[in-house]
Amino acid sequence: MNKAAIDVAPLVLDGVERTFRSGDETLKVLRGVDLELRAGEIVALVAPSGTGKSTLLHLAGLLEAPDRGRVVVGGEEAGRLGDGERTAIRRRQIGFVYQFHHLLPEFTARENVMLPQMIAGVRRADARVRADALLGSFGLAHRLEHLPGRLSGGEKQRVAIARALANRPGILLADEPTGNLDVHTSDAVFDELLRMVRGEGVAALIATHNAALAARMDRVVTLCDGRLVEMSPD
Ligand SMILES: Nc1ncnc2c1ncn2[C@@H]1O[C@H](COP(=O)(O)OP(=O)(O)OP(=O)(O)O)[C@@H](O)[C@H]1O
Repeated sequence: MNKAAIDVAPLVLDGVERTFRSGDETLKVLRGVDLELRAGEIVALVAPSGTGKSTLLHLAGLLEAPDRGRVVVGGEEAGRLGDGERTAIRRRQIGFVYQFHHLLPEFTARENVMLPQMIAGVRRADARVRADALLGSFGLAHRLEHLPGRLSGGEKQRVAIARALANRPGILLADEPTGNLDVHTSDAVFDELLRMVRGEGVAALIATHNAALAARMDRVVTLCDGRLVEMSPD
């Protein structure tokens, strides 16, 4: 992959391999994944269950290290960094959204969005302004003080997306972000996710089983025999 691309793209995976071993069995899940996620682009990852989508997102999010190959975030090659630097990059540059919201139940919606900012060193007052603005953009201005237990499924997932965007990451990684919602709510939350991601200029890699949702993203990739393959629009 050419050096200029690696320097400017928010996320580059270059020849990434990942094998799992349990007992005598080895399972080579990723066999040389190449991906360049360009600034502001939204890429759908659509592949059958068990082909390695979550594994790929974990590697891209610096939660795990590949056995081989390079993961480059914002021009920094993760494998060359110490644990502290890697954690700092993850906090500053990467937002995560999962199928389940994983909000902290004892904190309000606003506090859930403030927390990652404060961990990253943002002043409390500034974190609050950002949280209120983001939650307001998701139509949740009247839910700021609610605990997650008092929010609907769609509202909880909106808060989780707001939290992922709170630190203005360069990259959003999402694993079936609306997979736990009914069809109608899923469509509405997905609309808002795309609107917000485009508005904030974040590059996003979004795993989904939903072909209709995938078709609304800038491009679609799939995993085939452990490699990433571009799917042509039809
Ligand atoms: N920590 C692990 N140890 C052993 N095997 C693992 C581990 N993590 C994942 N696997 C295996 O690797 C393969 C890919 O798993 P992964 O969760 O990445 O798939 P996926 O495409 O995200 O699936 P789904 O769509 O069902 O969530 C699966 O066969 C899984 O059992």
